Amino acid sequence: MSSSPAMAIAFKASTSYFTAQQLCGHSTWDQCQNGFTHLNERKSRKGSAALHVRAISRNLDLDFSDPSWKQKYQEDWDMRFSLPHITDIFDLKPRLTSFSLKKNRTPLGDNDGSSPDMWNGYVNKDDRALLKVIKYASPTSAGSECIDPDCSWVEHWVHRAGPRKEIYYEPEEVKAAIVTCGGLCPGLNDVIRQIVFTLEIYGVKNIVGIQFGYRGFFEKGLKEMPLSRDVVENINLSGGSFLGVSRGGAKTSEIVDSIQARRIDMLFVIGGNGSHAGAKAIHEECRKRKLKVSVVAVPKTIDNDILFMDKTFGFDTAVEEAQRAINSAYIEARSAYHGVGLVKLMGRSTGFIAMHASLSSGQIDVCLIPEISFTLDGERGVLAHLEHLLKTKGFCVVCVAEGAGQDLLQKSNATDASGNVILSDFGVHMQQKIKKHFKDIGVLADIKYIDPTYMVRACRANASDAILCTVLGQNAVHGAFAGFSGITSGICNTHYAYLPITEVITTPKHVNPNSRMWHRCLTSTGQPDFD
Ligand SMILES: Nc1ncnc2c1ncn2[C@@H]1O[C@H](COP(=O)(O)OP(=O)(O)O)[C@@H](O)[C@H]1O
Ligand SMILES: O=P(O)(O)OC[C@H]1O[C@](O)(COP(=O)(O)O)[C@@H](O)[C@@H]1O
Ligand SMILES: [Mg+2]
Repeated sequence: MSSSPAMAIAFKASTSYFTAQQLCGHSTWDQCQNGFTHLNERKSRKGSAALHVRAISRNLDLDFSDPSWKQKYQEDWDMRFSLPHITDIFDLKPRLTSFSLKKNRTPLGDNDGSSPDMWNGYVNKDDRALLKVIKYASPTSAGSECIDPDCSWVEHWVHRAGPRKEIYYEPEEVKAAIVTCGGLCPGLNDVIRQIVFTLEIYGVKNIVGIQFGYRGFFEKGLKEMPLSRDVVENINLSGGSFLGVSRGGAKTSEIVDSIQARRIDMLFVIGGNGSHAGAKAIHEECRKRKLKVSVVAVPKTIDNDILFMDKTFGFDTAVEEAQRAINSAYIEARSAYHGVGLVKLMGRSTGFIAMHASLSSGQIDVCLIPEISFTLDGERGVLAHLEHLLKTKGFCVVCVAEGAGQDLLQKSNATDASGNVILSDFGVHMQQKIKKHFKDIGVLADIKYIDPTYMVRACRANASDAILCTVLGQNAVHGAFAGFSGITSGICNTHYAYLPITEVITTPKHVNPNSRMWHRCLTSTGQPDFD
């Protein structure tokens, strides 16, 4: 562990830290009228000058007739989105950063004798990005998210990501570890690569990869991999994870034992909702054990189901790959007599991939996602609509998300190693239902079913994902050096931000049936309501 004189660690005696637990995902008036969890102001306690109680959790009852409700809400928001920092538990003085893009430049200016120029390269700790920019006039406006019945304007600020002038670690003494968890996702290697590059620019010499997800922390025989620019230089040229991934193995205390034994100061967790929950647990256990460790996550998932993020890396690439499957289904269906193309796409609990692939391909007649219920049979069911499409245009193409229509199938209680429910196969069910339906009504139909499964994610990141990975990976390192822990690095409302993991994992993000994007999808497919 780093422990130079400048970085000498002194515990703040009996400092309490309470994390905010958001009771509902979106904190809107209609979705969350039952109250919010509130963190109140920093308080000083008598007799302990250095001590500050960072946050105390209690329910915030919003009374909209109280003229100060908005102020209370905003204070609550600011507290919830404040970033856990190592100075919450350690008395530490920062030092000037070692991150500079020009030789001989320091945060104070150039010291190489050349004419001093201003380099506005650092993010001020008080910089913020606005999470929401639309002022909805009414709760009935498309996609509205309102706090109160009048849909008042309330500002949701989050911390801007990027390099700070001051850092809380001595780069030469830092041991940094990177782990990739959960399912594969295009761009994992790009993130690993950028984390390594950026750490080296700070001056970190000891960088290791943990193999096969959290498992690598405790599974005997899985050695840590030394990483450097030379090692990771070209890993972005292929898909997958250079370090390997895995599900399961959420043994927080063993993981932290291992972090302690390996003397890791910074842990970068690249993963989805589950991995973030793991990262939060690790961060909290490190605090409990008074370890000076920064745990910083980078949101990864092709499903795009992480709260507050515009998108997660890998999503764009998965949509692009999914389009290929849709295009093949279209070609097959278009060329067959009464062709029905059917494509099943990944998306365990969300329909973002299906919705976006349907929108981008422009070839889909019916898109079915988990967030929108539908019936297959009956006059207003999907099958009757397919019948109509064969009659009117001669062929049709259907896109279903993996998690769609689960209420129409027999449930299983089986879960995968991470505890995710194993879904019943709606794609195959749909294929059988279509076949049977057209057979029953005596209409010829030629069904072509395509399930690209892992093909949408077992590939290299496209250009836009590669850029996103680059920025997120760099920002993760800046966040760790800035002393934050228990945070994630994302893109929110087109800006790069740091968010506390606690807030991000309250619930997975879902397609809002009242959003303009879903409405656009319906406009594009021309499908009716199936209820
Ligand atoms: N609630 C949780 N607390 C701690 N660790 C978790 C939790 N949920 C999942 N994990 C761990 O995070 C890792 C990845 O989770 P998983 O759900 O498979 O993928 P993802 O991170 O992509 O959602 C697994 O090793 C799993 O054991
Ligand atoms: O078969 P695997 O590897 O468990 O992955 C399947 C799952 O992975 C996903 O693509 C992404 O899930 P994660 O974000 O949890 O990794 C899901 O849509 C899909 O259900
Ligand atoms: Mg998951």
